[in-house]
Amino acid sequence: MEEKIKAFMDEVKARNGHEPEFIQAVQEVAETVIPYIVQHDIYHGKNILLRMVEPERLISFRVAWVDDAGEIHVNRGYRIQMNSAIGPYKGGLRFHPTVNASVLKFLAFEQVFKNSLTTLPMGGGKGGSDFDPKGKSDDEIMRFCHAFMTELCRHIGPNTDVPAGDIGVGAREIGFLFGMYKKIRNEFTGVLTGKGLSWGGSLIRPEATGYGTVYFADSMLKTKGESFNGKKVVISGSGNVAQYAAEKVLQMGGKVLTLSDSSGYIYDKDGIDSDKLAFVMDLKNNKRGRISEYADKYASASFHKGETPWKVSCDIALPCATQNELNGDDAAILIKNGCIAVAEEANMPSTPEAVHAFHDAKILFAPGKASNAGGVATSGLEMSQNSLRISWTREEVDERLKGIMAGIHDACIQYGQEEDGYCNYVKGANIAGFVKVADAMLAQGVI
Ligand SMILES: NC(=O)C1=CN([C@@H]2O[C@H](COP(=O)(O)OP(=O)(O)OC[C@H]3O[C@@H](n4cnc5c(N)ncnc54)[C@H](O)[C@@H]3O)[C@@H](O)[C@H]2O)C=CC1
Ligand SMILES: O=C(O)CCC(=O)C(=O)O
Repeated sequence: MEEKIKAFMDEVKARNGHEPEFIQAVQEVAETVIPYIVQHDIYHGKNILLRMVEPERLISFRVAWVDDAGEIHVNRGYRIQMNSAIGPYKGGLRFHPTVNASVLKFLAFEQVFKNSLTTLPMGGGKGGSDFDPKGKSDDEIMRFCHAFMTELCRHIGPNTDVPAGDIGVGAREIGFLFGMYKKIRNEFTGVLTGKGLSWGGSLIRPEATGYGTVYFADSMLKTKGESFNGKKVVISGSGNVAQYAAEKVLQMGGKVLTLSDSSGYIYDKDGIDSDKLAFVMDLKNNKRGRISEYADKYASASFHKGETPWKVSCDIALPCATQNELNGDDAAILIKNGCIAVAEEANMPSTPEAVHAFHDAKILFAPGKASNAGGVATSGLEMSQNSLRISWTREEVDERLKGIMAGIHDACIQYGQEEDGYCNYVKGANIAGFVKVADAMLAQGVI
């Protein structure tokens, strides 16, 4: 088996050797899916996985825009259309200086499996730009989004490719992107998700990724007779996903101890309650300030410059910031401090060493493609509402989200339960996600 996996990875590396994040994401899938392929005749001789690692289309384009001082800037825009076997390409846009083809290809690849797990008809894609929104005025953000969409609009559409937000792309950016799409194409359609409520957005979409992961983690905890009630929870990040994860943890009776951003983390020994969380939401979403300002405001908190929060003793860890933010050493500290569950809210936040450490210690570990699928699932529900030209209530969307997360948890157990009863959620998510896409590809022939 190891030789088969190595031969496959050698081929992937030969073509994508300069893309470390993409190789990392593919390696994890290969290790769990190739043994499954070997056991199932229908996939033999079809090179399904090799076809799945090659994007159907990789679009790269120039984005030229003018800042407030009249200076002209050039950024690179991308859209990776990874796989459309089960539906239109679907996945977020990331605006961050670290964006490149490797990062977006890993995200698009993960998205294919994640979207399949939701059971909704969505293929996988991802896009974005190396544009840095930090420190830009609202007008500069608007001009950049408009410039970005003047090219992207040729490649997307409600039945072709439906982007949404990710790091650096929230409600404000989706508004500017949607406005330019509508103007150029002269059509009002559900071409983006995460829209404002008065122009086609869905209730619960802003909350969905954060809430969904906490629902998933709760299902994992229940398998051990545990719950969030009274548990100490460490969260990284302080953006959209982190904020609503914290909100749901509080609703479930947990105590949130930390939040972070790229400058460091804050630790509040008394816990971040709902009033303090409202302060963070205003700080990050409106004032666009730094998380260190939390420690200036609350005496119970300390700020730890340039550090990540994993050394803070906790029962549950929710990495909500970015890829590879939790390494093998961090995992060892979490395990030593008695952490019983890690649920990824970010995409691929744990390094392979960290994932192995969690598995070796047999603690509950949820990979992002399963546990953070609530965001894109609710985007799928937004697409359905747009097509039907109706709006479901908050309760209706939340119930559907809960049902989808429970279904993903069941699918992980179905494919990931090992002989000793331990559930390897990575294996479960990869195989369950693969089967649906692979079967559709088989049915559609070699294209
Ligand atoms: N927004 C969504 O619906 C979904 C987001 N995700 C993932 O969740 C993660 C967070 O995304 P959002 O909250 O939407 O973005 P956001 O832009 O609202 O927040 C990103 C957060 O990560 C922090 N961050 C970024 N780079 C960092 C670094 N190098 N070190 C420490 N902190 C860093 C930022 O300070 C910020 O707090 C990403 O990995 C994203 O791919 C996953 C599924 C859906
Ligand atoms: O809602 C969407 O389409 C984007 C979600 C996303 O980018 C993700 O799941 O990582």
